[in-house]
Amino acid sequence: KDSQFTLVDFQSPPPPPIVAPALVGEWLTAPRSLLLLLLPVSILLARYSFAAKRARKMRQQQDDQLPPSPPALPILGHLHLVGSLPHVSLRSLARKHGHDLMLLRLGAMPVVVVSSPSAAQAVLRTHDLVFASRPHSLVAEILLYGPSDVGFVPHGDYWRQARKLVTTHLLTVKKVQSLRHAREEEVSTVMAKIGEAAGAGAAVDVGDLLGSFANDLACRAVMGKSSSRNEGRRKLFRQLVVDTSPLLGGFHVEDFFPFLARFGVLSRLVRAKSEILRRRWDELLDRLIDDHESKDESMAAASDPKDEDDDFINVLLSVRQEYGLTRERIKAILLDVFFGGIDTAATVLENTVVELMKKPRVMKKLQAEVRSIVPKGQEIVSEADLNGMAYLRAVIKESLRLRNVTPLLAPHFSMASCSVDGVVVPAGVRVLINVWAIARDARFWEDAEEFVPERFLDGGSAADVGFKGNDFQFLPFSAGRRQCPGMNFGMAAIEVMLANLVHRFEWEMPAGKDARDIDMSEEFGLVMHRKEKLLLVPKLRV
Ligand code: HEM
Repeated sequence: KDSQFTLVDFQSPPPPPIVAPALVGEWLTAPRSLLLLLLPVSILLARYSFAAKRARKMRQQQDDQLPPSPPALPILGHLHLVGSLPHVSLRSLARKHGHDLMLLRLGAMPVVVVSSPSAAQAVLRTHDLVFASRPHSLVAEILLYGPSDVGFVPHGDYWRQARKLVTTHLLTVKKVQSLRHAREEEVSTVMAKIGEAAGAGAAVDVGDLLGSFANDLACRAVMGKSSSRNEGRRKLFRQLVVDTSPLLGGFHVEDFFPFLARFGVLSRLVRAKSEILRRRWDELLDRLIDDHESKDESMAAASDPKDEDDDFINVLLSVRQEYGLTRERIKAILLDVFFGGIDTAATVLENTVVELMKKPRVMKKLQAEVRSIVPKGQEIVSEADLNGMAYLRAVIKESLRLRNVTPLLAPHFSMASCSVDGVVVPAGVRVLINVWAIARDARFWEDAEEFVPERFLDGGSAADVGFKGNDFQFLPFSAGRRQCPGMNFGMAAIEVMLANLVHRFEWEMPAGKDARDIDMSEEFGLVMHRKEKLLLVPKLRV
């Protein structure tokens, strides 16, 4: 009988039972024939329930291998647990549930959150390739032509080529050095403005000054000195960056609930906004590229990309054949400089000034170092003077640690399922690395929530910790394939500007205000921003 059962299959009717001929008549009597009819149905049911049980078991086994998850709600998943400062809520969740690697469901979107140096190392170093992609973004698709830039484009041949182009032609150490005079000139412009305010006893909007400085520097690098002299044009670029960043850095409801995309209302809105912005960018960038092309075709053709005095547009035009660059690709790569290089550097500087205002001891020590190294009578600190300024570097590192401006990096995306720290991260999920939480974790830092630059000096508890991507407790520029290629560019601007700010001026709070009252509330975006303006009164050093 058993062997009959195993021979039955779902496609064909069950074979007749093997019975003695004398019994056939009895089999055909009513109750027995009913039993005969029920037999294949029960076999089917038995097989179905066996298959379902097996599938359930396999699903359970897969679930057991997934990273742990806090309890979730139907439909929303964990979305209600993520507040307006996602890095802060994600740290609380990770702490509460004790998960350095956790899987969340934000609506329909699976997200893996990494909150320890070892898990960050696994994602950014050990399995770098698996996690080197980016999730799709409708805004980036429209604003960045596909996208065809470096920062938002998913991993693949195009990204490899574009990244190679950027790291070997635009953001090289040599290129950064060649922009030294540009930096010193732009610093002098800012110092002159601050000097005027000091003369008039007026307050300055520090964030605005630093934002203009970073913007003007980016304009100089991209379009050269003569094209960037036009103040109206520089202001237009600045306004465009300010208008575009919230859209590019924001989460959109349809990312979490893809079924809403079917109605298309929200995506039509986002699309319309992005297209308006893209047209504004197009107008500016096309005109600049046209100017560069028409200046001297023959010169552009002969231009050597290794000529470090060339601006980025000239360099890109000179390698367009070699890299198969279309006009759109050139524009997308230039846009990365504006979106990646301005807000980041300006906000790091502003945050550092805030910390210095709140810690007069640190401000005084930094001023003493800078003033002892810069020769008497020299108004502007040059880059050559920076060499001996160990405390300046420690202050900047501490600011990058405590006040990380890109707390979750840019989202990574898993291209295959991958085993990390004994669990399996499935393919096709976003991976957020909470470098802000890691850099403030008392398991890895002494006085983790305090601003103590001395930790990075010789003999300090973090003397050997650097930001270049080898120390996974400190990743302001990330690590691995997607690490920030603008690190040297950004740091050069930050160092020389900060040294100058503290060299020539004393800084005071406006009348009636105390540094302890500086409002530290922040807004989440592509780059974190303080909500309130930082108004300070400069006094010329006596
Ligand atoms: C202090 C200044 C800066 C900070 C803190 C910073 C930080 C970062 C971070 C955290 C990432 C994401 C890495 C990841 O997802 O793993 C990134 C990527 C990037 N940054 Fe920066 N950045 C700075 C300055 C710059 C500058 C000056 C430029 C260009 C001129 C730049 C261009 C880029 C680009 C193109 C990417 C994308 C790389 C890729 O996806 O392959 N950054 N940056």
